[in-house]
Amino acid sequence: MNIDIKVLDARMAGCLPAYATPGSAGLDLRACLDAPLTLAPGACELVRTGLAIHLADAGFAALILPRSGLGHKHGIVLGNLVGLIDSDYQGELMVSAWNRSPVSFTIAPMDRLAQLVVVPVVQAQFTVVDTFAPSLRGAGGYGSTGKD
Ligand SMILES: O=c1ccn([C@H]2C[C@H](O)[C@@H](COP(=O)(O)OP(=O)(O)OP(=O)(O)O)O2)c(=O)[nH]1
Ligand SMILES: [Mg+2]
Repeated sequence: MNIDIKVLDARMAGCLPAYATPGSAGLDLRACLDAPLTLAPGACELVRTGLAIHLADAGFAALILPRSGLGHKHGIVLGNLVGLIDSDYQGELMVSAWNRSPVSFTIAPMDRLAQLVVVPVVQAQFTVVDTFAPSLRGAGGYGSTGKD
């Protein structure tokens, strides 16, 4: 699919999001910073990406996810855990960078900080009912199918 993208910071023009391999699901988002940003343990900062996208079609959304290496090795994940980009959002893509580790971490300008995944979405409509059609599970949850 084609997505309209705006370059809000000229430095991003040469490094637009791109799939790293033919099988990649995620597009890396870079930290559009003027200077290195040090996140103290537990700190969370909203980081610009210098980019805006307009998905335009309500049948799609984009998710901002952590990069696995940064998250696992350095504890740099997302303050909102997952960022959800609505199809009608036209503002700058922002990354909530959270240092969940006990050690400070410095993000350098243009570092790849998070990744964007475009996903299909179904917008549901609701029908109010008094009873549901029977299902095998019914209201059973939270381990109701057993431990193994
Ligand atoms: O990590 C994120 C999460 C969201 N957004 C943008 C796109 C999204 O469409 C908009 C609103 O996000 P969301 O609906 O999750 O936040 P909200 O707190 O419900 O705000 P709103 O009242 O604007 O919907 O903010 C980002 O840039 N980065
Ligand atoms: Mg919202």
